[in-house]
Amino acid sequence: MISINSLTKRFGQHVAVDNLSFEVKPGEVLGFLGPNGAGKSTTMKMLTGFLTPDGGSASICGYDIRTQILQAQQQMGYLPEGAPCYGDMRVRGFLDFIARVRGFSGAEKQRRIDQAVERVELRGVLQQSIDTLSKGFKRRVGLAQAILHDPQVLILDEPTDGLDPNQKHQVRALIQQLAADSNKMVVISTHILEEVSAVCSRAVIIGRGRLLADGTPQDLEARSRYHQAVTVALEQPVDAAALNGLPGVLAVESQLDGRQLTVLAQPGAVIFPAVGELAQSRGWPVRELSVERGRLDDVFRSLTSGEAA
Ligand SMILES: Nc1ncnc2c1ncn2[C@@H]1O[C@H](COP(=O)(O)OP(=O)(O)OP(=O)(O)O)[C@@H](O)[C@H]1O
Repeated sequence: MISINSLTKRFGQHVAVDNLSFEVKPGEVLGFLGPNGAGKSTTMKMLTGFLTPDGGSASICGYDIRTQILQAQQQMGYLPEGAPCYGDMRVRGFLDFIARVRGFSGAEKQRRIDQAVERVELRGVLQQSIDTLSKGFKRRVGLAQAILHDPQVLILDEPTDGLDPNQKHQVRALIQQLAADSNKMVVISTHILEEVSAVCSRAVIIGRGRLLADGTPQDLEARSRYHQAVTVALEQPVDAAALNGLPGVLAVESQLDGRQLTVLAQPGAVIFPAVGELAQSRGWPVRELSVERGRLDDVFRSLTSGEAA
């Protein structure tokens, strides 16, 4: 388990991480969200031992990050922001170096490297120096070194940044597979909310270093004003004023020059049947009626507006 208790980091007068507490359990993929400057990278650097906290505590699989950081690091793979250092090394040499630092040698070392190379598809660039790789390939090298020792915990800072759509898909599948197969814990920071719905079992949103929300993507979507909203796609615009009079309707938004209506529900109200009946009784040319679970981007915006550092 990852346990974070009142973790705090200051840079001079600026509080980058402010009394932050949350947990990650085996098998969970946690999406770590927040606007630019919210404190995501700083938190990840403290968890991985690259920055010392000014207050609070955290433990990784029972190892305290202040007093047992070496043991904690053995349980962790970390993909920092940006590209791997050692840019003048070739990919093969870099992975060999990391494998040796991780304590592997001989056939076991080779097996670990081959496996990581296979999983993130690096075979074609093994002889290339890291500096000459595209952004996406640099990211893959970073991922390969993070998973090389098959750690129990993966801390990934924007893992799909710079990857093409196929690679994004592949890395997301890899993350899900890791968590599901072997009960690992994965923390990913991301700005891509669709990634959270696609791979995360839980999401934590922070702003100015403070916890703003912690729940499943579904919990968070349910906090959106679009939760239980009904979208009516029409062949042509209609006089929709009657929608406003239906019980439980909060508001009606019109898009596509009136050919699409989004009918928002009051909290707790289920309006789909009433909207459907009204459309039928008025003979509206309906192409499609659908109910929304809610929109993460809407929740993110309402929680974090004005929170940018
Ligand atoms: N070494 C440092 N010295 C001074 N201030 C820093 C340092 N590192 C980070 N900060 C500040 O701490 C705050 C949190 O930064 P951090 O990089 O953790 O945010 P983030 O949530 O990862 O942002 P982004 O989404 O842009 O990557 C920011 O205001 C940043 O300017």
